[in-house]
Amino acid sequence: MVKFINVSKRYPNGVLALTNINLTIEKGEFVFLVGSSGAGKSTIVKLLLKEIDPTEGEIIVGEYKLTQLPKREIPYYRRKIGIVFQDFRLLPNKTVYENVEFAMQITGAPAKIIRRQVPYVLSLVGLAHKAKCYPHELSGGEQQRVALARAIVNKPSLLVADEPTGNLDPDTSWEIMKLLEDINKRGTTVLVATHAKEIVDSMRKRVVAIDCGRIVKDQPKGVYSYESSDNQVLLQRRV
Ligand SMILES: Nc1ncnc2c1ncn2[C@@H]1O[C@H](COP(=O)(O)OP(=O)(O)OP(=O)(O)O)[C@@H](O)[C@H]1O
Repeated sequence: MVKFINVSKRYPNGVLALTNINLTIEKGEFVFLVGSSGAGKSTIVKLLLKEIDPTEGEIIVGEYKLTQLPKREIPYYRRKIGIVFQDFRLLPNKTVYENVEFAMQITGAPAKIIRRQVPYVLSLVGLAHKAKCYPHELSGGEQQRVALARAIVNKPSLLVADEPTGNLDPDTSWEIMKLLEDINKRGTTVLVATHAKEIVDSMRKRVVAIDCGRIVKDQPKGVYSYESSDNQVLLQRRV
């Protein structure tokens, strides 16, 4: 599903954000990407969205070789993956229903399918009753649930979430992570970049840890912290 092969990224200002990343995520997996601030998580997400290109190496997502993807095909590629950000990024002048509907309309989906699919995904995230509300009338957790509904409405095979609980309190964070788990159980591959240590520790999913742009741990049913060669190091130490 996702393959990073010997990927390095140096930003134009000279910062080496990633060094020789090799990572394979199989179809249907749920993966937490953890690491302290500046470790390189968002750089991995931006590479996946093809917002930036690697300096070296190759990235493959499904049938797409991102490094060889022509510019004109990028919008079509992005519509095939679901994405959720820390700051929700909803359209403020559209209702909950319209935010989700719009994501389908831009793919050219038929109106009949849209009328069926939008209420369905809103009910999946528990927000059918808020369909007519505007984003400013919702709590942060509700706004993130709308963002999740929008991310999955086109049935992406990959969902990428960059700090999806960064603006939420612990209980709401749990709700969002459980929804991501539900979405994964329905067959979507899920990659979550996060600092939410307690949730990562108790969900026991695959954990890929990066530190200073390198993968330092890749553990099935893992936890947030990792063992360095000499002692126990907690990744959140520099957060
Ligand atoms: N556009 C940019 N130009 C130059 N350097 C950048 C740019 N974006 C990120 N960096 C640098 O690349 C490194 C990795 O940053 P990245 O944003 O990927 O970290 P992160 O793990 O997502 O951090 P956080 O948890 O704080 O979001 C850092 O040293 C950062 O300063």
